[in-house]
Amino acid sequence: MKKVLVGMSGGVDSTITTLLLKEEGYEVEGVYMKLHSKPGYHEIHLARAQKAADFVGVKLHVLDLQDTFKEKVFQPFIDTYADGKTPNPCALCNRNLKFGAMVDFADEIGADYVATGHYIKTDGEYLYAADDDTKDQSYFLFYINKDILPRLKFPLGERKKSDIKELAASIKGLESFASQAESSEICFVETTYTDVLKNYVQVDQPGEVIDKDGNVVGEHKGYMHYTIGKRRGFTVNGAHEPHFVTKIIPEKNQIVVGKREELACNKVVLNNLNFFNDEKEFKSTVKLRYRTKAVDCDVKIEDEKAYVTLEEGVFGVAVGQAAVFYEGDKLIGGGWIIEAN
Ligand SMILES: Nc1ncnc2c1ncn2[C@@H]1O[C@H](COP(=O)(O)OP(=O)(O)OP(=O)(O)O)[C@@H](O)[C@H]1O
Repeated sequence: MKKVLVGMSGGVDSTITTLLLKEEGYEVEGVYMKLHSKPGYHEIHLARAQKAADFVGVKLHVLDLQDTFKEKVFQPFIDTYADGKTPNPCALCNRNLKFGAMVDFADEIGADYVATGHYIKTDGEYLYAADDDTKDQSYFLFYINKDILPRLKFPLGERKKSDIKELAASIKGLESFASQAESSEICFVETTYTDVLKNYVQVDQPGEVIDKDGNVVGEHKGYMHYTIGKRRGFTVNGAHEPHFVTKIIPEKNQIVVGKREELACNKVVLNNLNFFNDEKEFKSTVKLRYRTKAVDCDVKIEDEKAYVTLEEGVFGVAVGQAAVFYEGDKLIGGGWIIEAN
């Protein structure tokens, strides 16, 4: 019998994932990973994961990965904002923890497969966007190691979140999983990202708002409060039209603002590439942030960087974010934005 290790977070998705795999006839074990160090969090979520494991009848392992998480995900999150850029902690967590450390643990216990409740599909060679496009998480998995694709299982990729909740609600003993609040977008951010940053760096430090020619036009609350495309929380003297953040200059604690048309980005450069194929020059579509539609582009890969020309201007493109390429619903790879013009 083939063995599957399921990442069990105590949420409805991974609980139903575990149940489905067990029903399919696999030998199933679960693992709860302690990732971030938010006080009180693990007591609640581990108890839920244990309840789910007991209900389905699987063994639950607990892995304490807080140090790895801090080094590979949390510290880069702080450093990226301090650097005036916009981080993507989930993509780093997926590579290093959920599809890194968890796969290592699967090897230790002799599991053939690794499964999670992510909304995404795979054929063992590529990843594909989920059928439920309101829940699709493929954008956040672009950076996982290609070698492990044949060992991944995502039982929810062809299902709808609403069906998963309904299923849980209909099973006596799992009803409470259906009514749990949905987890926030970034698991360790409860309110706003600046509330997290404030414990580590000085976020509130008023500075100058400048226009593209360097003229001081207003005041802001501290550059880390802003991401590219933001249009509130700073002053622009005498402005009649909305102004948007177009650039962040951390070393001078300045933000540059401009009108909407100044925000349009037509070219991006990426590094730290992760592609599932070997093409070096191609046409594709690209998502430059989560929950946006993929736009047509031309891509050229040279010296381990990708040079991307967008066929239409895209607004709100931030250095530090991920650019993820798709052919239809097939994810072909991606990289990290180091320049956006
Ligand atoms: N702390 C954890 N330990 C083990 N696996 C985890 C953990 N956090 C997330 N996972 C796995 O990654 C999947 C996607 O995580 P995400 O944080 O997006 O969860 P979610 O959509 O809230 O899902 P769930 O309802 O299962 O919590 C989960 O379904 C689970 O399989």
